[in-house]
Amino acid sequence: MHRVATEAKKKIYATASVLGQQPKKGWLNMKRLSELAELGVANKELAFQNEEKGKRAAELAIANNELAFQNGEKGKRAAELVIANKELAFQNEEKEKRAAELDIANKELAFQNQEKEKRVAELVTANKGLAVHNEEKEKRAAELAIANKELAFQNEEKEKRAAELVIANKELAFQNEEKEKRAAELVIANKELAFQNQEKEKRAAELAIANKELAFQNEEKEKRAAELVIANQELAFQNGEKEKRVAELVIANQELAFQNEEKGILATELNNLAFYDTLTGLPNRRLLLDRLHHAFASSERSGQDGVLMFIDLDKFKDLNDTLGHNFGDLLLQQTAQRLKACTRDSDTVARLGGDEFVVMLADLSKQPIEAGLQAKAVGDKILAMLNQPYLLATHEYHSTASIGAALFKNHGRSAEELLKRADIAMYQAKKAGRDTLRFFNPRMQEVINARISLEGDLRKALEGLQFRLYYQIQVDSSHHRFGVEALIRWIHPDRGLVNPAQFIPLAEESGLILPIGHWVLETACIQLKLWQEDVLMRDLVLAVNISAVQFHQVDFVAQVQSLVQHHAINPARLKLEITESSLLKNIENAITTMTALKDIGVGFSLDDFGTGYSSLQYLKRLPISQLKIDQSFVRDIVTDSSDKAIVCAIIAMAHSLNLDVIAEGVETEEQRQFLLDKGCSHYQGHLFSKPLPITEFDALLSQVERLKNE
Ligand SMILES: Nc1nc2c(ncn2[C@@H]2O[C@@H]3COP(=O)(O)O[C@H]4[C@@H](O)[C@H](n5cnc6c(=O)[nH]c(N)nc65)O[C@@H]4COP(=O)(O)O[C@H]3[C@H]2O)c(=O)[nH]1
Repeated sequence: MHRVATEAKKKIYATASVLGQQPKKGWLNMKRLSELAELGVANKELAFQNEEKGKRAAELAIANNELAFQNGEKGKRAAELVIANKELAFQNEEKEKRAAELDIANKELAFQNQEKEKRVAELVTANKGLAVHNEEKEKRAAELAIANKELAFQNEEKEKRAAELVIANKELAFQNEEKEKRAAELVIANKELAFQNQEKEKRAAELAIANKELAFQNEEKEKRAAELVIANQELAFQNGEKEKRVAELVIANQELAFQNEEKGILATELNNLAFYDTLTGLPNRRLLLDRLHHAFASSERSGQDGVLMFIDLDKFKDLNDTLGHNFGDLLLQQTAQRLKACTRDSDTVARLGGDEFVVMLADLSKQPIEAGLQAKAVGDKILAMLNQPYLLATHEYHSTASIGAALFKNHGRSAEELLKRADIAMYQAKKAGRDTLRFFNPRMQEVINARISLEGDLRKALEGLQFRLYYQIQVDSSHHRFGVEALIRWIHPDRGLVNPAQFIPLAEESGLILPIGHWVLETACIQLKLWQEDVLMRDLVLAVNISAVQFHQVDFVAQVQSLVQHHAINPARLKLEITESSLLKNIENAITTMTALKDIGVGFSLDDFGTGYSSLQYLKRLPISQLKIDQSFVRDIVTDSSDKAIVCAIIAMAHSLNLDVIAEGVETEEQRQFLLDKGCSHYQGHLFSKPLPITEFDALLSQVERLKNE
């Protein structure tokens, strides 16, 4: 019991200490004590248990937290898995759908394959049939190909032959023409010879009669001399008186001989009186008419024109009336001398009488306008010469003249008629104010006036910077531009744009083509230099037209060489266009010039090809690289069979000589196609572009380049 009490006491104290209190009175009530002790112990145990529980609870809380965290993670993962599952489920669904679709597609394919196989089988059967058929066709095609080749070969041969025939025909035609010309010339020459022979025969007959007469007279004289000698001898023998008589007779004979000589001189004088003017010594009207007949015959033979100029001194009557006839005669004599000084020995200066003179010039040009200009040049010279002051004895005198001119051709071949025409024209010159020349043909007068005025303007054009170069593109069969032709234009201040056809011939006749041609070459070189520095343009070849007179200058090669060097251009980009006719003027000289220029790299094109003789003989000797088909053949190429034949012949000729061939004046697609079909693949013409001033030309090329690059 005690121990229990103690134990209880201990518990109380322990409890009190646990409670932090002093054991209170009464606590020691034993029962109470033991209960308390038990309670204390129980409390302690509880407390201990509670502590344990607290620890455990804390541990559990930590474990819970961990679990909660792990649960959270699991939850997240579960959520992710749910999403992944959903995705998988969706993908599976899609795959199934796709599988179903594939299944359907497969079925369809299988069906189609089945169909195809059926079709293949059918085709195989059909092919077998076709193969047999094709084999037949191939055999036939091979046979046809051989036949075609043969036909093509035959056609080619035929074309070659046709081309050769065209050339041969041309040559034959030329030869025939020449023969006909020669025959005509021979006929005329024969006629003249016959006429001359007839004249000679007449003259011979006359001479024979005259000789016979002289012989007869001589015979008579000789007879008479013989008789005289006998008589003399007889007389001498008879007496000295007779010797005197002989002497007298000798003198008489001498006198007869002298009289005969006098007669000869008289005959010459009579002849002079018949054909020459006594005052001036010039041929008179009779001799002039005779010479005119001869000149007509010769003009008909050669085709060259001639002119008759009727010259009348202005106010000659006034001189005669005021100073008298002697002064008039002096003026006429000096006029005659001046006219002779203005003309050549082969020309005729005649005096018809009074103050009327005539100058006849033969061997003028075959071209009427050119002949007119030549006549005008001599006429002007005469007017200027007769306009100089005269010294008549001690008087200085001033005179002028009026001239009327009539050209030989188309006047009807009558000398009197031609004289009349020249006379009429002379009155027109008087009416026009004297000291001038007028042509009988008013049209000729107009043409010559216009030419003279144009020539005057042309002289000023170079200084006035009135010339321009226009440029025309040249293309190949794929429309690719490879070259350009430079073409001159004259921008006249009043006439506007003048085309070269209107002024180049005049420039050639007047010699102005030399400075103009040099300007063209130099401008072309400057342009080439500019293009050389431009990537788009540097491959262009520039063709320049060269006139015959320009080409045949002795220093032409040096001129071109100096321009090429001075402007530092690539000579291979410069091409000179020369016409056949200008080369034929002096073929040997042409070959030398062209070879020298080719050696420095300059190229050549033969312009207007087909319009000349187109002879293979000279063609193969020329160092040219290109033939240019003249536009006159291209114009009607689609419809005109002879143009077609000529063009084909030119193309064949170019190919056989290994030359490029270009057609100019191509205006339609049909013309281009025809040329292409015949083997000509280079063209120039309005179908592609007209000749343009440089700014427009550059713009055109840039536009083409832009379009190409788009
Ligand atoms: N109807 C037609 N004509 C076309 C066509 N395509 C080009 N043309 C023209 O044909 C002529 C070709 O020049 P060409 O035969 O050398 O003939 C040239 C040439 O001989 C000469 N010429 C031109 N420029 C010069 C030059 O600078 N110097 C020399 N010496 N002669 C020149 O004058 C001639 C005429 O020149 P252009 O009047 O410019 O006439 C040029 C040109 O404008 C087309 O499709 N249809």
